[in-house]
Amino acid sequence: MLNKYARAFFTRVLTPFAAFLLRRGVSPDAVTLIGTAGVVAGALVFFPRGEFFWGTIVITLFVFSDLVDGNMARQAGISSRWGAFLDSTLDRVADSAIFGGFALWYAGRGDDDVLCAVAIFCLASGQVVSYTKARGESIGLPVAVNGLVERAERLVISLVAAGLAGLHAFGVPGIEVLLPIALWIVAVGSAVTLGQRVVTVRRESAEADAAAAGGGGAAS
Ligand SMILES: CCCCCCCC/C=C\CCCCCCCC(=O)OC[C@H](COP(=O)(O)O[C@@H]1[C@H](O)[C@H](OP(=O)(O)O)[C@@H](O)[C@H](O)[C@H]1O)OC(=O)CCCCCCC/C=C\CCCCCCCC
Ligand SMILES: Nc1ccn([C@@H]2O[C@H](COP(=O)(O)O)[C@@H](O)[C@H]2O)c(=O)n1
Ligand SMILES: [Mg+2]
Ligand SMILES: [Mg+2]
Repeated sequence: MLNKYARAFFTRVLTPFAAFLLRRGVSPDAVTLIGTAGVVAGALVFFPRGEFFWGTIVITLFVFSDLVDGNMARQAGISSRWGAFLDSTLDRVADSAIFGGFALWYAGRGDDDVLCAVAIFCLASGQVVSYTKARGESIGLPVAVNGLVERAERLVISLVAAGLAGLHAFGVPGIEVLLPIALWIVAVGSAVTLGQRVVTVRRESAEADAAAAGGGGAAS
């Protein structure tokens, strides 16, 4: 949903910045790499220590690089298969660090086995949700569904909650409960999204196999 409705807005807002970076000789790949490094550092330095406010601030500063790199590549007319691969692969790295950071907190001083397991579930299910699309597309299917909770939703729900939960350290009472709520929402939403994508791939592959059989050839 965010990908559909918010992307156009952020493209408009970030285009001048992307053009500025291009003029300074910065490459889209450099933005992809530096953005991912910043997200990973923010997540793994701050979250395991329970410093959710500062972790979220650092991650937010870097995570928008994922919208800038593609914008730069398109403006410069240098979108490439390599860039698409690098972008998607490093998305998986960044997501692992964010949900891994939450899991490390709950495994340590956060001291909550259930929430540690929920965070690990968010990490794993997010990766599998993305994999369903990548694998479906690699076998020639359109995978014409995004589902309830895509990557942008996973990030916005968990980071907004983490940022607000971090205000607990500044004396705001009761607000830390937002992070567990967000993790449960992302976990359930990711499971639903996984189901939506698997059902779609199942239907599309049956249709493609039937079309291939009708045309006298078998699909591999
Ligand atoms: C006192 C307050 C404290 C709190 C302060 C901080 C609050 C700020 C909190 C959060 C900000 C979060 C921002 C998150 C931005 C996410 C941007 C992003 O990375 O989007 C990426 C996404 C997808 O891009 P791609 O096409 O490159 O990626 C594909 C995708 O990953 C596929 O995954 P799948 O969906 O299948 O699982 C992969 O399959 C594929 O491989 C991969 O290529 O881009 C978009 O979706 C575009 C839309 C982005 C919309 C961002 C909206 C941000 C909105 C609000 C944030 C501000 C909220 C402020 C709240 C303040 C609270 C007090
Ligand atoms: N280093 C990069 C990063 C991205 N691309 C191209 O942009 C597409 C992704 O666009 P986003 O707005 O989602 O970032 C990607 O599929 C590539 O075509 C690139 O070329 N180099
Ligand atoms: Mg990107
Ligand atoms: Mg990306």
